[in-house]
Amino acid sequence: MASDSEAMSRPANLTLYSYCWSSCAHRVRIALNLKGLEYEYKAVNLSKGDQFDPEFEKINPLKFVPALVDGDVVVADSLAIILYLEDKYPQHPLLPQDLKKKAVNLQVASIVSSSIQPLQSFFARQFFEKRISLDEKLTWSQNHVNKGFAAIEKLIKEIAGKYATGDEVQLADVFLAPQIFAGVARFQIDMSLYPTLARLNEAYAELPAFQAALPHRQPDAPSTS
Ligand SMILES: N[C@@H](CCC(=O)N[C@@H](CS)C(=O)NCC(=O)O)C(=O)O
Repeated sequence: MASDSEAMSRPANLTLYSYCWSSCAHRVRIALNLKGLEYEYKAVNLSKGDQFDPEFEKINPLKFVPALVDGDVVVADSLAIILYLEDKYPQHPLLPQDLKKKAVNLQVASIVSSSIQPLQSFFARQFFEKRISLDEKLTWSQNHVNKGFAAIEKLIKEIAGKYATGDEVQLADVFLAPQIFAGVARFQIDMSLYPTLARLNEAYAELPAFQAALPHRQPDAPSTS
């Protein structure tokens, strides 16, 4: 049987189940790019209901993207996937040694994935579809995104450097970039209310790992022609 270090030195055999517009999959795409890991992209079209396909359900019983297959390891949920990648592929570490900074990184990731995204998710918006008006739906999403962004702005404004918790791109950045993208593109969030986050967003736009993870750069993005 191969030891963990032998397994780590082999080229990765990764498949990512993703949807171009999914902010949760977007986080994993950034992490994979930062770690320089190539992967096969398998599109799960959420608007067509591909997540309910029994074959996909075998990969993720919760019927959500993202899910990652790495050889015989199958992991779903963006935070679990990224922490798995962090252990297995330590290049470009996403969690700092400094415990205070590490805690802030985990807190930001958790705020985005537990206290913002689920409340403005595809699933929540579909549930509201015929129950409340379009304006009410937008206000609901905006309230939750604004609440989360206001908290994160306060949490990081004193410790931010070029990126959220210093001058290295870390876990907080991997979670923030897709949420800010969705906040602006889908929910018309006024980023001038959050000067630190707005500045970080400009810094992310310069990074190839972040650029390549953008929704319109994915194989399942609608063609613009
Ligand atoms: N906590 C999960 C949430 C996953 C999630 O909500 N995925 C959404 C796309 S961002 C999804 O697949 N929705 C499908 C549906 O609502 O039917 C994660 O971070 O991966």
